[in-house]
Amino acid sequence: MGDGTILIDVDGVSKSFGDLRAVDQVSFQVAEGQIFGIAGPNGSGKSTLFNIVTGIPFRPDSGKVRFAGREIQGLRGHEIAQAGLARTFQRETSFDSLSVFENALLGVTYGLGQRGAAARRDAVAEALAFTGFSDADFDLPAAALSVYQRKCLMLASALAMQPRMLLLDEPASSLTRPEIETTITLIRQIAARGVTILLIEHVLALLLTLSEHLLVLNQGQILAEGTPDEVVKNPLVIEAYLGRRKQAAA
Ligand SMILES: Nc1ncnc2c1ncn2[C@@H]1O[C@H](COP(=O)(O)OP(=O)(O)OP(=O)(O)O)[C@@H](O)[C@H]1O
Repeated sequence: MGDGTILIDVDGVSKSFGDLRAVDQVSFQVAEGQIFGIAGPNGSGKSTLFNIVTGIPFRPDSGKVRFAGREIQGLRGHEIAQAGLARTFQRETSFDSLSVFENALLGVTYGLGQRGAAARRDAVAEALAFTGFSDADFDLPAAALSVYQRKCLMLASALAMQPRMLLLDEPASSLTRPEIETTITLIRQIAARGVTILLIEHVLALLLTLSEHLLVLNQGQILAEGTPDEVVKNPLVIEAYLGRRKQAAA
């Protein structure tokens, strides 16, 4: 945990698709070094919130995002990455015909800007090793990877950008229980390096285990916020999650 300095200040951001307000006036702040979780039922706006914070693939319609004191909501995706904010995606994104190393190198080219070729390659090798790839894996085509390894590759690509803040979109989806345990350990190790983490996850066990602070979205708006203990006891949260499940079971 850092010293409480605010690293990102999301201030009243909104994004609509036609008549649908996918993210509606959402505000929150994340302190440097914190692991901050975002929960919410399907379609509540979690990924859209990530998209507008990172500028990938779109910006907010309104609202401000200040990162390390600088307004970034008008910047393009690569400029935001170069400011120190990297992300992973819900679906595994890799180019099947490229090798593991080449895939991660592409991300670094996007996120490390003018850094020299040798520094980029070093950053990629270090990030791949950190996420569990051996040197022998570097030349494998991404097509040969398992779902878990693809997630590790996406994580390595983001880490190789040497971000100050990492946004993880459902890092545990489609993983087995042992793989989820390894992912939890990895995320803790990343945080221990001083990287601030913003985490979206459906696997509540992971979210509750890792998050120091939790925000719950529902229909694009903040439903609840607090420590994981406080949030899981909140009747509005129980209704939003379990109410739907009860309806589905009926
Ligand atoms: N590019 C888009 N065009 C149109 N509608 C979109 C687009 N992206 C998201 N939406 C809609 O915005 C709402 C919020 O979606 P979003 O993917 O942000 O939710 P989520 O909380 O991440 O959901 P999930 O947990 O299922 O991933 C949904 O109703 C979704 O259908």
